[in-house]
Amino acid sequence: MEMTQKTTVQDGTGDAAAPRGELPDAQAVADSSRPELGSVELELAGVNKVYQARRGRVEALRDVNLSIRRGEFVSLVGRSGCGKTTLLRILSGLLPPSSGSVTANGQSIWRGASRNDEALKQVGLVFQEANLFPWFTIAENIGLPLKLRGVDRKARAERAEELCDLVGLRGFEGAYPRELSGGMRQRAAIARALSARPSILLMDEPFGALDALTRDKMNLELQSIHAATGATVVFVTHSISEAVFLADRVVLLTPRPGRIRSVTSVSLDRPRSADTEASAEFQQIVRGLRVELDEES
Ligand SMILES: Nc1ncnc2c1ncn2[C@@H]1O[C@H](COP(=O)(O)OP(=O)(O)OP(=O)(O)O)[C@@H](O)[C@H]1O
Repeated sequence: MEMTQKTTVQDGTGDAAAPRGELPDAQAVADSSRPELGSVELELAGVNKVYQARRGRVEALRDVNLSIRRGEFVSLVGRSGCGKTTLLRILSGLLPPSSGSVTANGQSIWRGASRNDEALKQVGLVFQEANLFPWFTIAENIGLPLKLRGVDRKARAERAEELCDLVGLRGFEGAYPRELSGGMRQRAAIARALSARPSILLMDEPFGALDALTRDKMNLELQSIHAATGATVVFVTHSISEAVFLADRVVLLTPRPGRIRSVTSVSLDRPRSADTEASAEFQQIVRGLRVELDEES
């Protein structure tokens, strides 16, 4: 059985995805635990980023090209400072690229240095810190994006309840962030990111501040959330094993300037479990990526 399909990128234009049919309905996705991938949802073409810092010009990204399909889970890994966060910030409308195009469902996220808020309605964000408002309850925090869109209180409360169920926070709707553990706060942050039903979820080291056991649990839960929502996920992490465990493809960036060095398809069966991590196939993929990372240092 072929476990991985690797594209090593010589010229920065690699993309290992192949069409795998249309996105099924949400129930079918939840039942299969293995979303079928749809048409291209996110596309980066010739993306460059240069920071004009006080100490001079910093070339963070060079000629990044990547197509991500609807429902796909893509992990982004690479050495510290290789540009992972920069890439995620460009995708999330927080930072304009210096050149190149970024589209979500065919709509440009950036028009020059101007952000296209319409295109970004499809995008939810989760960072390493949960950044919940301490004076709002968990349900109010989760409903905040809906409040900003003018959704009424009752509908917000219903959606918050639904999402608390999804992320394992049932019964904590009325709690305040200080009453929750770090893992629970991160679940609330994921629920908040999902509240307006974005089709794309961008996650920057969401479990980086959690202890190892909680992190493993959150990875299992994120896998279920991904299956249940059918969302397209881009997930930045320092952990190769976390990246492989979650992903359909792992994108490895070179050290600065960040270019795509390789794209590794991970076709391990889903749902994945602790047994998956113990398997020879899993360990072989992780080892291969570690070797590549070492070659980069
Ligand atoms: N605002 C900025 N001004 C100047 N340089 C920056 C700025 N932000 C990031 N950089 C530089 O760009 C490069 C990429 O940074 P980035 O934070 O994207 O890397 P990263 O891969 O996410 O790093 P880490 O894994 O340590 O979080 C780094 O060399 C960093 O110093």
